[in-house]
Amino acid sequence: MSAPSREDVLAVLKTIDAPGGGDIVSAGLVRALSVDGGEARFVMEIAPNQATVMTPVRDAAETALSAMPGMVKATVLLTAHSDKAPPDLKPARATAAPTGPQSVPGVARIMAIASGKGGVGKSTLSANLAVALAAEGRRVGLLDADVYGPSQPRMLGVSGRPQSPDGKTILPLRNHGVTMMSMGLMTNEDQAVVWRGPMLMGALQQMMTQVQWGTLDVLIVDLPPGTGDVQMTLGQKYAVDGAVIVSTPQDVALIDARKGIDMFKQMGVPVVGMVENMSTHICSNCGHEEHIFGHGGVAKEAEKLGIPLLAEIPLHLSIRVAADGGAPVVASKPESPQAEAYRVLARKLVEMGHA
Ligand SMILES: Nc1ncnc2c1ncn2[C@@H]1O[C@H](COP(=O)(O)OP(=O)(O)OP(=O)(O)O)[C@@H](O)[C@H]1O
Repeated sequence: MSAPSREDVLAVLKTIDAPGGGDIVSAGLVRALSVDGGEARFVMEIAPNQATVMTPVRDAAETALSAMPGMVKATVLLTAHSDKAPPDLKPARATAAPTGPQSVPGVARIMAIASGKGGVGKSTLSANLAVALAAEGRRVGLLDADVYGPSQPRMLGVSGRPQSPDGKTILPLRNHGVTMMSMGLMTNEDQAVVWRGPMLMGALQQMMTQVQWGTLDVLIVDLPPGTGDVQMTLGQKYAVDGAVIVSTPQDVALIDARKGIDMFKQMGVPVVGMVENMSTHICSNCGHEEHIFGHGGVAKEAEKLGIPLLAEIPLHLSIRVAADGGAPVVASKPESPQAEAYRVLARKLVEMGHA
């Protein structure tokens, strides 16, 4: 069964009534719609006092999308906050306005994992890299800063709400040797949450400074795709030691990757290197290799830009299955060639002094 297209999804959303009249699409309530491989998600921006009236609309949209043939997962985020949103901590007030990018106490290095385009495998890479670095004996933190598609809890197999025993700091979660916190864990799937620009910035700052990261050799930040508020806040407010750009070999992903590289350069964040993901498809039955998205595109681009190509990660079923199952391939099949591809990257970053 083929996955629904963007047009199919929009057609279904047009059958959902908006409280003010018309349907939710024509009322302009559907924002940041992403439809990819049987997964659809979008954000509905509403005023905070509309949460009660909008929650059933959100539920109706999710139910209608979930009922579509070929739909695996439909997620709709509301942009109005709930009084019960846990744990609602006040951002710590600095006594003096910080000048220039800050470091995070106890954290030796901050490394951003970025991509120009969504769905290129950035979160899968972040999870596997984190586990691989832990296997190298590094103390690793992983911050999932992708609010519109938080995936690290699923990939690292953690669930439950992070606790805040003192109401000031947040206890992170831990699995596969990695200390992890996700902005997605601050929201409740059935509660509405505001994700406006300023709030995104506040949430990122909370994650950086109020989570008890402990002593870390490196904090990996899995960024949302593109060049938005979260990227800008991270680069401007925090001393980011380096950014790794993930791309697939296709032209379109590469064009977007270039934009990301330019953004980091403008913010003075060194781009440590590029990773080509889904480089070669290796058939899980016969081992036959095929270049589904072309091959060598990222290597060529990296050379042109004078940036190292750090790794070429194959497209392999076991990587996806492991990520979906809550134990990244580096943890579940550490001896496989797929895991080795990530481990080589981890060793390289340690050697380069970035992790
Ligand atoms: N090398 C790979 N081989 C096979 N499947 C992969 C590989 N890398 C990623 N995937 C799969 O591709 C899908 C998208 O990956 P992922 O969620 O990591 O991308 P992303 O760039 O973080 O996306 P987004 O920015 O939209 O969150 C997932 O289902 C993941 O399991």
